Amino acid sequence: MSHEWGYGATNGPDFWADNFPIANGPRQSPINIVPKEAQYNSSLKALKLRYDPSNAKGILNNGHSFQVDFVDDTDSSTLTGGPISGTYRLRQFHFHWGGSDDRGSEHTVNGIKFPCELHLVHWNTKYPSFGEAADKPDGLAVVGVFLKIGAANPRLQKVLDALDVIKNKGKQTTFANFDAKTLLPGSLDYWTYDGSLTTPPLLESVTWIVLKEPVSVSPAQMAKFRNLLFTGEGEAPCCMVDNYRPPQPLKGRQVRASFK
Ligand SMILES: O[B-]1(O)OCc2ccc(NC(=S)NCc3ccccc3)cc21
Ligand SMILES: [Zn+2]
Repeated sequence: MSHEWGYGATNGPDFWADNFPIANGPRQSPINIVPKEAQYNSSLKALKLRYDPSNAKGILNNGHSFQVDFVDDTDSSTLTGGPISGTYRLRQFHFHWGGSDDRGSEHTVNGIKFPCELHLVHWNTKYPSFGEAADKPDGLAVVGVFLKIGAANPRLQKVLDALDVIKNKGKQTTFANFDAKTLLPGSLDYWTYDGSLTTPPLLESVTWIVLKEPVSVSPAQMAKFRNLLFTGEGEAPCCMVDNYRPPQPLKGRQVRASFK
């Protein structure tokens, strides 16, 4: 690939294997989830998410999405239980979305795309850091939450209101005192499977935990996501939309369900 990976016609998901051959690996993400083919597993524990709002640090346009970063030098914002063993620390959350309300999520359910998908990224504290954990088979655990068009979601507002000052790639600003738990739906029922990062370097290090219940987002709120730019200041502006990888082959993997 002659240029940095992205989601465009010349550097999008179909080209990623050129520089990241793991793109065709055995445990790539996202996937299409077929609830009827997911195996209910009664030994799957309930998810336990304990987030300290004071760990929120900043919000950054990284040129592929925007992310809210957290201080992760103590066990104050953690994921435990669920399909994982041990303690995983919250590192960041980010979103993927479409250019219109008919697409945007990475995971799909019975082939259905949602307009947006939230990823809460955690790393296994058996490793010394995120960077060390990121390429280990049990290194990361990502909670995926679907956003569905409906009433405006007041829990998103603080995040959306920050987007105006990080419109361009590379822009960041402080983002303090935010409780990521407020972004979660009422039910923590989930599907889980072994997968990967959905962006290069596509490392096969993610235990995916995709929540069954979506949260709402209004069309006007979706328009705010679409005001962001992939491009830096001074470059020809390109709207940050359709920053999602399509579902990848299951290659024999089992999807488990925490609920009947
Ligand atoms: O697939 B995802 O979009 O959702 C889950 C998820 C987690 C992390 C990323 N990427 C990151 S943190 N890259 C930087 C990096 C990657 C690897 C080593 C150091 C640094 C993307 C995604
Ligand atoms: Zn993601």
